[in-house]
Amino acid sequence: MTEYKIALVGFGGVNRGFAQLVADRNAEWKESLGFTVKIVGVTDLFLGSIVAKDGLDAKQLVALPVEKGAFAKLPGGNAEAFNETVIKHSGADIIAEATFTNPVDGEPATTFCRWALESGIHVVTTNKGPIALHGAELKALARRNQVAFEYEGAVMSGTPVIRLARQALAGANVQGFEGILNGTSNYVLTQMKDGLTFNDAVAQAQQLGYAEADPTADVEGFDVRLKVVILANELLNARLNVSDVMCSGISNISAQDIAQASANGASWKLIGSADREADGSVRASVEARLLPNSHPLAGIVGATNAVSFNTELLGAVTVSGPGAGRIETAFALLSDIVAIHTAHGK
Ligand SMILES: NC(=O)c1ccc[n+]([C@@H]2O[C@H](COP(=O)([O-])OP(=O)(O)OC[C@H]3O[C@@H](n4cnc5c(N)ncnc54)[C@H](O)[C@@H]3O)[C@@H](O)[C@H]2O)c1
Ligand SMILES: N[C@@H](CCO)C(=O)O
Repeated sequence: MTEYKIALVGFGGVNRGFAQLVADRNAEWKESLGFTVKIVGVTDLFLGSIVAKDGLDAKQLVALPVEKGAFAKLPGGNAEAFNETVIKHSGADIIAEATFTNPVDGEPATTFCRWALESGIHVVTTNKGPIALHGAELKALARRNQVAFEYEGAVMSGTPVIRLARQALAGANVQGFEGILNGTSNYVLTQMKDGLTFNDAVAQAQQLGYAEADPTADVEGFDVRLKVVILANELLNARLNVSDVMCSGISNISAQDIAQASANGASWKLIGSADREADGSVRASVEARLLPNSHPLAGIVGATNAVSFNTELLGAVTVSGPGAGRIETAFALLSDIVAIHTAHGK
């Protein structure tokens, strides 16, 4: 029986959700997936860090209060976040990286991924920054070190999109896609339709664990722009940089705009899209669009996301499911570990 030793980098909503899954489901995974998971280290800028090569009690980790330096309360814990030590020296086979997404330079998460990959440690991450901004470099680093770099949760949380399109649609010739790729902004638009103010809807999305550390990234389209770059580079073999993608958000859509759209049988949605042009180049954008209610994406509400792939052989293939959420995104980390087990497991 394989036991994966995992170190968690960042212990906010997603990695705490993952610890919750470990606490609740390790025994089930032994039967259904053929492996178990042992958490050997955790590090978080706010909470501190802890390493235990024999394994930490996942239930105890989940119950840790969200207080500055809280890891110092546990035997062997420290109020300081020794990120490099936890990544390189906790004995982990896999690093689960879930610190905040930095849409400008992908740091410090990209450095965390580099440290792990260079040390021959697999990386699973839900962080969009390293992939959108440094994906080619990190994938090459992983190949050179014969380890995996998996990031299913970076687009549409736990809903399988990247691996599904890469593997199950291989040969169908994806020519483009359009989608609702941000849970927070879709939640906000939905709540505003039901009468909530923009600010109250954003606050709710934060409370529910959907929003980025800085929710400006959600409502101004920056988060979707990263996801569009990831999908376009992954599935259309594009070499897009973030600056290649025209980007606007939903903050200028008023309650009146939403009510008027509703009265006209239409809905505002934040749409990320990319298309292959006749000359082979890829053009991508992020913008709020007014969709008639007959459009397949118009009925996608709340934090649900959906993406429609335009394929040469099948026409449109649409996937919808959770686009954000702590446990939903923690599931993406599990799906990455399953992929590692399939490719590298004994
Ligand atoms: N929450 C979701 O629904 C969701 C969905 C998909 C992807 N993501 C991505 O997953 C990642 C984690 O999301 P989350 O909701 O858990 O965020 P979060 O803000 O709840 O947690 C991030 C944690 O990282 C820690 N951190 C920040 N800088 C650090 C550093 N330098 N070193 C160590 N720790 C550091 C913070 O203290 C915080 O506890 C983000 O990149 C986010 O974009 C989140
Ligand atoms: N803040 C993001 C998390 C998922 O990437 C969203 O709301 O979609």
